[in-house]
Amino acid sequence: MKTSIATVSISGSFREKLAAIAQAGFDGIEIFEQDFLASDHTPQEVGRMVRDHGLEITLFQPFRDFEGLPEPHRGRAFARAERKFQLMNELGTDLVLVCSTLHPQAMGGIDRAAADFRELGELAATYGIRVGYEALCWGRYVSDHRDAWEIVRRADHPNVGLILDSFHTLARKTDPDTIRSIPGDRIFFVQLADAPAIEMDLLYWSRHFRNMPGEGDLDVGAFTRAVLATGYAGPLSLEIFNDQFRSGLPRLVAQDGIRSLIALADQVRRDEPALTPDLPDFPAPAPVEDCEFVEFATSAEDAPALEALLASAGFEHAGRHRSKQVSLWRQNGVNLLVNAETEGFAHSAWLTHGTGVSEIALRVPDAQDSYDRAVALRALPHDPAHQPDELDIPGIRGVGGSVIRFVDGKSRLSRLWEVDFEVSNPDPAGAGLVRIDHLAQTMAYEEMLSWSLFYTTLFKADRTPMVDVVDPDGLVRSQAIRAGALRVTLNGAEARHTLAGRFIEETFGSAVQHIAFASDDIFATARAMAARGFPVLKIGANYFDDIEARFGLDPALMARLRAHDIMYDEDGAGRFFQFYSQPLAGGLFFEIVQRCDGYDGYGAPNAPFRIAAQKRSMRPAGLPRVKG
Ligand SMILES: O=C(O)c1ccc(O)c(O)c1
Ligand SMILES: [Mg+2]
Repeated sequence: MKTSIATVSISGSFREKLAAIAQAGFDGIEIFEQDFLASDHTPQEVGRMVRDHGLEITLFQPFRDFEGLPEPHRGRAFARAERKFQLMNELGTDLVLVCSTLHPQAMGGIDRAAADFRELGELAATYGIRVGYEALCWGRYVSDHRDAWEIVRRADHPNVGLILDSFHTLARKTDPDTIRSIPGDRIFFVQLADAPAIEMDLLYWSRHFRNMPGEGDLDVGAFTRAVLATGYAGPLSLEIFNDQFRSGLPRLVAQDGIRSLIALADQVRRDEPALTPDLPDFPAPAPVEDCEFVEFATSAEDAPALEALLASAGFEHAGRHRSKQVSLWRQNGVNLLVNAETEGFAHSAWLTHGTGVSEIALRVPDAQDSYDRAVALRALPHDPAHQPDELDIPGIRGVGGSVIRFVDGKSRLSRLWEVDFEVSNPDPAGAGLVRIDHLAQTMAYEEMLSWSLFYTTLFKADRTPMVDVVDPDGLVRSQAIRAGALRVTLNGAEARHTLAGRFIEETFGSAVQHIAFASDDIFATARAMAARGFPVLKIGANYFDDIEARFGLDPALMARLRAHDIMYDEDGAGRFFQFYSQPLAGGLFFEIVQRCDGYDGYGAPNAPFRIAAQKRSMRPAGLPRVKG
């Protein structure tokens, strides 16, 4: 599989773009003419820079407003094309993209356009150039790949072929299977882009909101299967016009690009086994079976505050790591580790971010398989030294440099608690917390697509539509991802003063901001935790008056909700209960939830009131609120 990416997809100077694209491992680049014009290198220098990075120029684009013109415009278009063919010879590339015309003087007619392309093919041949025709989905006469193909077919010239772009086909809801009948050798180039499902003007949508395959809502998989079914064996090239990517970190965007292409090709071969994109074999995505443990990095000074919170939530000290300063806190099936080592990864994590979640261990069907898939998708391995008699638990880097470990029930890793730990109190009674319901990871808004792509490509996972959460000081966007038993919410802060934004500043980066534990009887759990001194977050009276009216809840239930500061929600399926702790000094907090009858959300309607309550609880009493 030859991979390519358009220079428009990435921010930075031409040199920075090239470095990022080469480092991510692409084979080639599409040079967007604007990027060339903006650089002050000669065409020969640009060609040499590209080749010095081990890349090839797969395409030069776009050439606009060519076909269907009356004279004198027609003659000028040919003269303009000839200049570009000469430039392409100097750059060292042989394929140009001509996009369907928007010229005010252009005339329609398939045969007129075909005749223009046949003549252009003749001219191109004298320069050793091939011309590819792409239907822009907002084109004046040609906006559908089927019409572009008919023009190419009638032009009937070996130097004229078709260029397909998933955005233009899928944005107009054209059935991608119509591509299957096009001969693969007449398709000169294929561009891929996804986009979120938002109703808007096609041109505006295309130029600002495209994203990597798998990051949006278009069926880029079905499109790619149809393309490969034709026998097309040329580059799969990302052409992503996206405002955020234009200002993002070049390396991150390039890396997400390669991850999305690898995941896409993998999905294609699994969905249609007759198709064999040239891609090394690696394991299929698997669901997560359970969260085996969550580890907090802390220090000897900070550990008591964290352990006091754990104890108040019903966790009991249950054992110790055999060689490290790591204690196990447990109730029912939930394992939390408190790491107070003074060197190594956890210590660095604590130094950088303060007390917080540094590792998450996920139980999967096969730990080695999950690790191999993650690495094939360019996740960073995490492989610190370990004692010879300790387990070597495969790990990768996740959000904010934290670590995700993989364990399973079939290998030696299933004996984690015997081999690496001395468990003295194996089954503490606890306060009724029975599993981790979800982990909430907070990050800058610009990172959300990256991490969503990370989870949805590594695991067998679904995501729910993004929701807006109103913080008194700005908006926070929230995206839930579910991979089997693992639920993660990604919260993207758009503004610094939001609770999420402040958390990122205080912890110096993205991290788990809260852990939600599940109870099967939240009122009993709330009582048990209150008896242990759990610092519950107080919710305002106005909130309870509102839900009483909104849901028509009976007075007895309302009294219990009010007594324990438990918030309430319903969806089409069931009912949901949730309460919170006050935040620790660094901003980390706990949530306790109970899902009834298949409620599938996270209580998003309650989030603004919970956030307001948290902000009140963090403000010293009696002082006016000062921003900044
Ligand atoms: O937005 C555009 O004009 C434009 C240009 C070239 C392309 O390949 C494309 O898909 C869109
Ligand atoms: Mg395109």
